[in-house]
Amino acid sequence: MLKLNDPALLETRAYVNGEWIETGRTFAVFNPATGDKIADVTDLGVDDVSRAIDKAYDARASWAAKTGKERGAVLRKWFDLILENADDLATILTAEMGKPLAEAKGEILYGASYVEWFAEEAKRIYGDVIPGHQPDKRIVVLKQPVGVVGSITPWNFPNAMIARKVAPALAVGCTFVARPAELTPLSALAMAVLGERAGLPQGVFNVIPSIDASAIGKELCANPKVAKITFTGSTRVGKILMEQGAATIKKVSMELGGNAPFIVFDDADVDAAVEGALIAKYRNAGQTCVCANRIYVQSGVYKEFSEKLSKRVAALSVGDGFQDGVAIGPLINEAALSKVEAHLSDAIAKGARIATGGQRHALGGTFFQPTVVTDVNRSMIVQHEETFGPIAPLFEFETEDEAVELANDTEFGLAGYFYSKDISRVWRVAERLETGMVGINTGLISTEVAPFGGVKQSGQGREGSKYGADDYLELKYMCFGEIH
Ligand SMILES: NC(=O)c1ccc[n+]([C@@H]2O[C@H](COP(=O)([O-])OP(=O)(O)OC[C@H]3O[C@@H](n4cnc5c(N)ncnc54)[C@H](O)[C@@H]3O)[C@@H](O)[C@H]2O)c1
Ligand SMILES: O=C[C@H](O)CS(=O)(=O)O
Repeated sequence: MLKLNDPALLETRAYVNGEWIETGRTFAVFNPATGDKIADVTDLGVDDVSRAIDKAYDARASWAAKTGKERGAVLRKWFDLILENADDLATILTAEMGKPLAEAKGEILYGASYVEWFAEEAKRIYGDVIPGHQPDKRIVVLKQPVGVVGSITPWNFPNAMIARKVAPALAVGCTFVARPAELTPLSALAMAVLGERAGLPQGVFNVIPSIDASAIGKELCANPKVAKITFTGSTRVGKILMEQGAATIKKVSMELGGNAPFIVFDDADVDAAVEGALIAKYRNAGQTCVCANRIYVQSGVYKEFSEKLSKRVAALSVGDGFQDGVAIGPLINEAALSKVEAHLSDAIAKGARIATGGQRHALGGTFFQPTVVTDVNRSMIVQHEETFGPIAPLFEFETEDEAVELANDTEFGLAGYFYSKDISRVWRVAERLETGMVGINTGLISTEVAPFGGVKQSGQGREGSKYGADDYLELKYMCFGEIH
């Protein structure tokens, strides 16, 4: 049993229309570090979800009719409660997802930062007054909430990926139906417990745990009462949802797969680049969408960088996320582990060499040694596919043009990173990288104040920042005639 200050935060029922409901059907949630069952969570079916959508639809008008200041005040209270209960939320998150407790706490604070940010933005959803095109015309542009938002999120950030969506949606007056990943529903349900305490009116925020992702996704995409689908997950599933939503012209926000290049130029601060690579590659055991998936190192510093990185990686501690000092937790499941092994064996078969790691960890289960691989080339799978594990493949390059061409040789375009002290090179490379986000001399770029999102097949839309509310708003143009 989890040791919580407030055991009520370990909620296993669904949250619909301000009520905690059970269906008599459940699915189990397991701790990936131990394999132990944490809880049995209520499983909602399509009919249950359709009812949740109805309740969210019914709640739209009254929630949108509140002032931005009123909605912001409720979000601010939610933010305060999340902070007050951050330790418990982090414990729940580590238990169901496996990341080290310190990272889980960081995620809770990161997710909360979006609630705080949009509690403030709620008061600033400004429209426009446009000079009339004729003497008697006056033109006004309103920004209005799109309506009911259906949300589907992944297991790797089970708190922050919902917070990054629900905060702007509620801030502008939308209502929200959240389907968390079946592997990690408890964090979402704990958010609902606190949202209820914060005063979110019934029907405004609904959490619909379910084991049948496909069936629930189809309902969210097909139901005409749902105005928008906001999704974070793989590009594969994002394409399915976009296709399914087309029948009702669903608005979509897509935060999809990544394949981030991490480039180290000869003029880089190599020690700083090693530190940046450690966080960009091994955060969440490499299970983040913005993880460095490919590391390109210019020939002049290749040996120094690979030796220094390998030494640091070999010292990373692997274990249960609840253990002090653990840096690398378990992968989420056996399928994730198999993918890591497949990428690694492909690289080795094509000539790559293991500098450190390369094996399943002695702890067994889904623990894997943090790994550095050298002599990697573009024929290997890691060039084109997202590994989503603690593997750092090092490619050597000669010229800037070669590095940029390699970096852009992917269907993905979420994040990219590079280290250089040459300001002209910084601008050249940053402008040429085909990504939505670029880290320059840093390996950690995610913040609520900046627009998070990708290009190419990494998605559409942006989350966070002054741009983040736009995805949940419609423009209405009003033309006033006969003004004399
Ligand atoms: N761009 C971002 O912000 C971001 C953030 C986190 C993760 N990701 C990406 O997500 C992937 C890892 O997460 P994942 O394995 O959970 O991804 P996934 O796409 O397999 O699953 C994401 C969510 O979609 C659900 N789902 C699966 N199939 C579905 C279907 N047919 N219809 C409706 N829902 C369905 C899953 O149950 C889960 O809740 C990686 O590709 C990663 O890059 C992107
Ligand atoms: O993996 C998905 C998250 O978006 C990563 S981050 O915490 O936002 O960097």
